[in-house]
Amino acid sequence: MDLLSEAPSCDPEIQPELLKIREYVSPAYATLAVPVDCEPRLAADVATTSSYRRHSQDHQQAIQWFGIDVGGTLVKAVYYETQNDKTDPLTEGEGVAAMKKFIKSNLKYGSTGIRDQRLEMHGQKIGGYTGTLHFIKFATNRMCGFFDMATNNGLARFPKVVCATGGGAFKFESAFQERLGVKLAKYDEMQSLITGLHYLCREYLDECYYWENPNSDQSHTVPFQLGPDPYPYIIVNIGSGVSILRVNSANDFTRIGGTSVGGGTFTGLCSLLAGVDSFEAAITLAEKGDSHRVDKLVRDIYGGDYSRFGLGGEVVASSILRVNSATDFTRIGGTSVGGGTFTGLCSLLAGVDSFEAAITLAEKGDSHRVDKLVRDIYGGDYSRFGLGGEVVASSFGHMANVDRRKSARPEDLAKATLVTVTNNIGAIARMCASISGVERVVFVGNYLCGNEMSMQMLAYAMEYWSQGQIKALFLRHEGYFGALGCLLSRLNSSSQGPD
Ligand SMILES: Nc1ncnc2c1ncn2[C@@H]1O[C@H](COP(=O)(O)OP(=O)(O)OP(=O)(O)O)[C@@H](O)[C@H]1O
Ligand SMILES: CC(C)(CO)[C@@H](O)C(=O)NCCC(=O)O
Repeated sequence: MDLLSEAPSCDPEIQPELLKIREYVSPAYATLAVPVDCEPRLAADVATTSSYRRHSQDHQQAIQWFGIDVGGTLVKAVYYETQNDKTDPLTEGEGVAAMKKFIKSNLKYGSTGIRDQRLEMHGQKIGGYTGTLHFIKFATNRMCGFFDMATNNGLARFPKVVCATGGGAFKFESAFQERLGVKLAKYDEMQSLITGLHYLCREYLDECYYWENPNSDQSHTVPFQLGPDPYPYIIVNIGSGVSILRVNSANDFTRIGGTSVGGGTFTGLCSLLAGVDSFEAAITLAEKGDSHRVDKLVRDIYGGDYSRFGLGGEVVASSILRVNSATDFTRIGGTSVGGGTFTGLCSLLAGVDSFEAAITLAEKGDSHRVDKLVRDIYGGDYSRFGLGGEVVASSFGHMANVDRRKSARPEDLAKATLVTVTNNIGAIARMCASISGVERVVFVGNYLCGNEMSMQMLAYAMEYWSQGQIKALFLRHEGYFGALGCLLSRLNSSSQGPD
């Protein structure tokens, strides 16, 4: 039976169906990460010492065999199959047996679930146990199917507490409780990511690698040992959206940036533009494609390279300059997702044929029908890193879903395209500003012409992400500075001839 695909999507407002579960207590496994709801600062309901203790106990009781990361697109589950089953009274009972049998007798679960057998790790010693780590994933929009499957297979009788991370640990918390009688011991997703990464890099010799001769016929991977002291380093976590972390030590890290143009954007846009219905289909199709037929390259604009800034064959859409004086400036960054991307995508998606028409259409649209917000993943804010529920987590992230796709109107697509492009520029501008230690960011270019939506978004984003430190500035002559500048140079120069 196609259990995980029975329900197309699952919101936490599910029929309460509290199941009787076996009383169950297990030693703490999760000493590796700090449970988020044990931090009084982070959760309103752990304000008192007694409730803090209650939550700590929940974590003590958390099942040692499961870690689940309920992301915006995919649920990732790690199952630790211990070898000590016979001597450990905690692992006995029909719930455990049913769970083990179900997991191990399948490589596929429903239409989206798989067990990644190639990643299995044997002989892992964790918390006094030895066992095998199994890796499983399925689509987050099959959560309803998962609850049904757990119920139908007797898994709901076990366990009492499960370790969980990702936005879905918050969003689906009450559904876990009501459907399965399972309490979630919640852990911060970034801390869990770092903890898991360090464990795997230590335990699995081939975990970390790099590409030698990328983009050539001789390309191949080479193992790389991160070593015991890799700090500081940066993690770019490309999920539905993208988070960028600076890791100073195992427990000291900051989220230095992120962008809503991520994996969800890729699948969402491909679904809309090329009619595919999965990430794999999108990748397979992309492998056969030639993006030069779609993207505008530097050479399409320059007829060759823009050598002064080392720009070869990429698309130029926007540049970010650090201006030290009228004649001293460096190009510190840029992105190919710019004004041209907005018009190009709107033409493809919404059938408009000009920038103005795209803006007019976008003004009437509602991008929330298209983009996946933080609250769509978390059910609210992700407060630890100041990500409010209204922040876009994954541009076009809803568009991988067929029903959402059908209900998105052209104006919504236009608005979402505008938000995507603007968010991406804002995220990169902010990072460039903080890297180079400047507080004033001047936005220019005709993408902003008559485009108050983008200007306001940029202004808000700069202020929001920098806690008021970075100021977004705009100019009335939006796109005319270059033309005026070269004229002035000519008029002011002694020689009147062009270079
Ligand atoms: N089988 C798959 N089904 C759907 N998406 C996939 C699949 N395999 C890879 N992807 C890609 O991976 C992305 C999800 O990655 P990941 O599981 O790391 O993120 P997430 O945890 O769901 O999202 P977030 O961290 O933003 O909440 C998808 O948006 C898609 O681009
Ligand atoms: C919201 C999360 C953290 C959920 O994992 C992720 O999707 C993300 O980092 N999105 C990008 C948000 C931004 O920085 O614009």
